[in-house]
Parts: sequence; structure tokens; C-alpha cells
Amino acid sequence: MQIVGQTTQLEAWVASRTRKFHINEILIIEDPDHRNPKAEVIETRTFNRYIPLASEQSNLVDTSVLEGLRSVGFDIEDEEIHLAKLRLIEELPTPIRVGAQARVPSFAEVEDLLIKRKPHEGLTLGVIQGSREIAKDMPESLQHVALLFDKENGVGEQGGVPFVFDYKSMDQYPHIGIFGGSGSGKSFGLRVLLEELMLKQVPAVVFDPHFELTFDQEFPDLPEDFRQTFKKRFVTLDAGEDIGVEFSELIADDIVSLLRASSGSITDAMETAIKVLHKKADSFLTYSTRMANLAEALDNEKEIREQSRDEYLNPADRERVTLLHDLLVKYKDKVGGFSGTLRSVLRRLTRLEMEGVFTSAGTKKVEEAFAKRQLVVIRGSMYFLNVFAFYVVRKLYRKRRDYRDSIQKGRPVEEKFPPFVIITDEAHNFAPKGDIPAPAKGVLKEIAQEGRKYGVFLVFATQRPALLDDTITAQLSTKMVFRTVRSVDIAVIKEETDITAEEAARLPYLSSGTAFISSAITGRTTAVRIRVSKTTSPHFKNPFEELEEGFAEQDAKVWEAVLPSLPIDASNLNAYLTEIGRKVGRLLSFDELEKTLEDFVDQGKLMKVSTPFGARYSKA
Ligand SMILES: Nc1ncnc2c1ncn2[C@@H]1O[C@H](COP(=O)(O)OP(=O)(O)OP(=O)(O)O)[C@@H](O)[C@H]1O
Repeated sequence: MQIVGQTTQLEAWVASRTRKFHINEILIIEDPDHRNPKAEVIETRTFNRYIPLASEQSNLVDTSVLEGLRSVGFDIEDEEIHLAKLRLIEELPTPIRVGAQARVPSFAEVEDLLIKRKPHEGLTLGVIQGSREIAKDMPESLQHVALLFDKENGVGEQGGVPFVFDYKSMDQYPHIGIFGGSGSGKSFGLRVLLEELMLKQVPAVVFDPHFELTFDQEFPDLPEDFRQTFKKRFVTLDAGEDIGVEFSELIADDIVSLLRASSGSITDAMETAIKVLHKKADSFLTYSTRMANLAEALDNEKEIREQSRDEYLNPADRERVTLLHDLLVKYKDKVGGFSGTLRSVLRRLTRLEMEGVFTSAGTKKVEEAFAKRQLVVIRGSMYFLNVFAFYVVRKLYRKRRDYRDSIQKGRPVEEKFPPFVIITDEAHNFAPKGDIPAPAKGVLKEIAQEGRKYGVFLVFATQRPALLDDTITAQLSTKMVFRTVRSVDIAVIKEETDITAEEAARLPYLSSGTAFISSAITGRTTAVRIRVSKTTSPHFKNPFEELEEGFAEQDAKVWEAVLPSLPIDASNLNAYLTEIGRKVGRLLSFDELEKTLEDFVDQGKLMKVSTPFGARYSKA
């Protein structure tokens, strides 16, 4: 392997007659003047006599490279030549020496570069691409820690150096972004990251709009020593049942945010009314009753004013009239005097109440799980989660902040509150870019900017980085970028990471499960094949296989039920429906029974024979 063609302080070309280059592999260039620097392969090409370098393809390669090849003895018309573009790991003061030999390093030579933490100290997310050869003399402690999976061959060996994410450095370089289009392996990668956080017992809360984040189902066919149970390391909470918003903790602005999140836009008049009528520590009942009473008073203003002057009113009516009259005096001018506004707010509030948003459950269960260092999965529709996220995140963040502040100021602390990670998929819905409102956006932005100080970190996954709030995107110190096709998203990724033009060009073609991990922690971008997850989501099954299996199961049930009734008179199927339906456990329609029997004939299980009394199905 030899350096050919023009070189710069940062890039060089390397050529070989016998050895193919692997994308992302690390080579050592024997250039003593530069203390044998390391470089990474960022582009590979192979030429032979059928695609000779000297022909029309030559424009793929700089003419200086061709000359360089010739000058070190390559026959560019006839020989098979493997070429690779190298990027030096560290910029050199002067260009690399042309003609220098390159070689595959030993593991010890690149250990510092590739392994920042040992697997037991960090999050083992996958295998560094292009590290197969280097891994041959890797110590045992780094082997068998990140097995790989592919659909054709199933679970296989790791075949490379593990990528161990140094999560403890997040206090310097906080927050992680996971970007990738549909089917790119983003959810799979997120699952692996969550498993690793659970293994390290880092308290975390994840919002799960897809109902896919459970960890009790094991990934199929894992070798015995790679298995792990997570059953005690996570809890699943349903938004609106196990966890709710404690109304009395809300301030008026929160109610405005909640209603905005749940019912789209609200008018200025509604916002004013919400704020004017709210008192600190109001319960849902006191607040909504005050609003309903004021609406009633506005509708009957004239009578109420008259009755309030009526000396002969009975005491019960007097009490009610006084109450309504006081509300009128106090609030009428401030809320604009139109009961319709109040009723609109009430309708929206009542809807939330009926959906279970305002339960007294609060965030108690999350706090209990944090104390046990567990992962909390909060499930619910996107709409619901958006409403909850703001309340849950803010409450937990404040608790942690207060705890840290107290310690710092030497104040006594009643209870510990641990550092934690907030994770969400579809992050652009929680913190959308630009003026689009979302209730949790404010607190999430605050955490993006300040969370590091308090040990609160974000992991934001999204298919659409271009739609995520800019401030937050800029604060994500580590970005895992999976296959991305849309040019607007690629543009954001290019701007927000240190990935090179060559890497960006590969983004639309990355295979599912391969990501570029660009991190301020390592100071470079590493191509990583994400390891096989130890658990699987309940939806992991291929939907078409699921379809086949589902129907096969159903057919088997009907078959069992049909057998005792054979032979079946085809002209009188109605007579069998009840009996067969009873055995199957549900009512079958005529059409369904007929179709199933015909299918059994096609499958060779039954035959349909003509008799003098009409057609009959009997066992084949
Ligand atoms: N690390 C991996 N190793 C092997 N196969 C993978 C890996 N990651 C993903 N795959 C394969 O790709 C498929 C799609 O991955 P995944 O469901 O994670 O995509 P996604 O990016 O989350 O898509 P969506 O956003 O549509 O859910 C998986 O079902 C799996 O077969």
C-alpha cells in the first residue's frame, strides 16, 4: 500500500495491487517526518483492465493521482489497482510524503483512538466499521460484547472493535440526537441505547408514542451469554392513568399551554379569561366552577343585578346571587363580558378532565422508579404525550435543579433527586422549529442549554432534523445519523455535525442499522454498525409474516371445528354456521364459511363431490 498523487495536510490517496480497501478502516502511513500519522479511508475504488484507470473513467480520479501511480510503477492501462482516499485523523503541518508506505495498524496502535472507555464503563452501542482486521489482536474483554444482526444470516459475531460511548463525558458534552429516515434503524438504535442506559442503571424517562418500547421480549436466537433480562429495570406507565397532571400545581400560563397543545389555537380573549380567573393552587373543581359561575352571571346579568338589590330574597338565593354578583363586579370588565369565551375554555378543560389528564397520580410513579434507578416508559398518543411532557419534564427538572442548588448552597436537603435522561422519538413534535407552539418546547430548550449543570440530559430522535428547534439541535453534542434521504435534512446534518462531504454523500445509501456517530466527546465522526438489541419490540414481526401466521391460526381453528360436521352439504351451509361458530368461539358469516371450505379444497384437505342431492364437502 503506497501513497500516490498529490497530498495535502489533511488528505491523501493510497493504492495497492493486492489489497482491497475497506471504507472507514484506519491505516498508518509510514512517514517518519510526521511520526507515522493515522488516516481513515473515506472513499474506495477498484480499477482493472475492463474499467481501466487510463480510459474514460479517469475523470473519477485526479490526474495527479494517475501520475503518482505511474511514477511509483503502476501500469494504469492494464493492472488491477485498488485505490482509496484517506483523511488524516489529525491535520499535519505539511503534506504527507508521496510514495510512503501505508499499513494496517495493530490494535495497540489505535486503541487510544478507538476505545475511549471499556465496555463496562460506557454504553456499548455497536461495532466500528472497517475495524475487522485491527480487531484480530484485540483483548478478550472487548470481544463478544456487541454482536451484530442481519436479516439473512441472523445474529452473528461482532467482527470488529466495539464502539463504546463515553456517557460520563456528557457532563461536558451533553445531549444526543438520533436522526434517520423511515426504516433506517433509528428505533433499533434507540432501543440499544435504552438497553445500555438500563444496564448502567441511569434513571431515564422515555415518551413512547408508538407503544413499542417494552423490554420483556427477548430478541430471537441470541447466544446464551449475550442474553440479559431487563424486567426489573423498567416500568411502563400509561399517560392519563398511572401518571397525570396535578391541576393545583399549574399556573395560568400552564393552563394556556395545555389548552393550546390539546385543542390547537385558542383566542386572545380565551387566554385573558384563563389568566384572569386563575388563583394559585386552584383545584380543577374550584377553577372550573368559578368559570362556570361567571358564565352564568354574564348570561343573566340584568336579573342578578336586580336581585342583588332585592331585600326580600330568601337566604339560599341571596347567597347564590351575592356570589354571582361579586363575580360580575370583579371580572366582567376583565374578561370582556362575553360568556361564550368562558364556555369555550370550559369545554376544552372538561374534555381534558374527561380524558384523564388531571389525575392526582401526578408524577409520583416516575419519582419512585427514579429512586430505583429504573427507566420509565410513558405511553400515550402523540397528542396526550405532548400535553404531559411539558408537565412531567418541568416537574422532574425543577426537582433535580432544586436538589442540586440546595447542595451547592449548603442548604439542608430532604430527599435526594438523581440525575436523569429524557428520551423521545418524534422529537420534532415536542420541540418544533420556528414559531410553532408546543407546550414542552420551553422547558426542553432550557434543559438543552442548562441541563448539563444539573445532570439532566436529552436524547432526541427524529426522522426530520430539519423540523426540530434550532437551538436544541445546536446543543446536541453527539449525533447518530442513520440513512437520510431528504436534502433539507441532509443540509441540517451537514451544518450541525462534522461529517465530511464524502460521508454526507453516503447518507442516502447507508444500510439499515449503520450510523455515523459524530461526537464532540471523541472529536470525530465514526461509522458504526449498531449491535443487535437484546430485546425486541412487540411489532418486530414482519407484517406480512404476521398476516400469514394470523390466518393460519384462524384456519386451523376452523378446521378443527369443521371436522366433526363432515360431510357438509354445500347447498345448506347456513345450517352449520351456529355449530361451527360455537366451536370457533365467534360467529362466522355464510361467505366466510364458504370461502374457508373452498380454501380447504384448494389445499387438498377437503374434496367437493357432486351427489344426487347436491354438492358436498368431505374429507380428502
Ligand atoms: N442495528 C441493526 N442491525 C440489523 N438490522 C437492523 C438494525 N437496525 C435496523 N435494522 C433492520 O431495519 C429495520 C428497520 O429498523 P427500524 O425499525 O429501527 O427503523 P426506523 O428508522 O426506526 O424506522 P421508523 O422511523 O419508520 O420506525 C429493522 O426491522 C431491522 O430489520
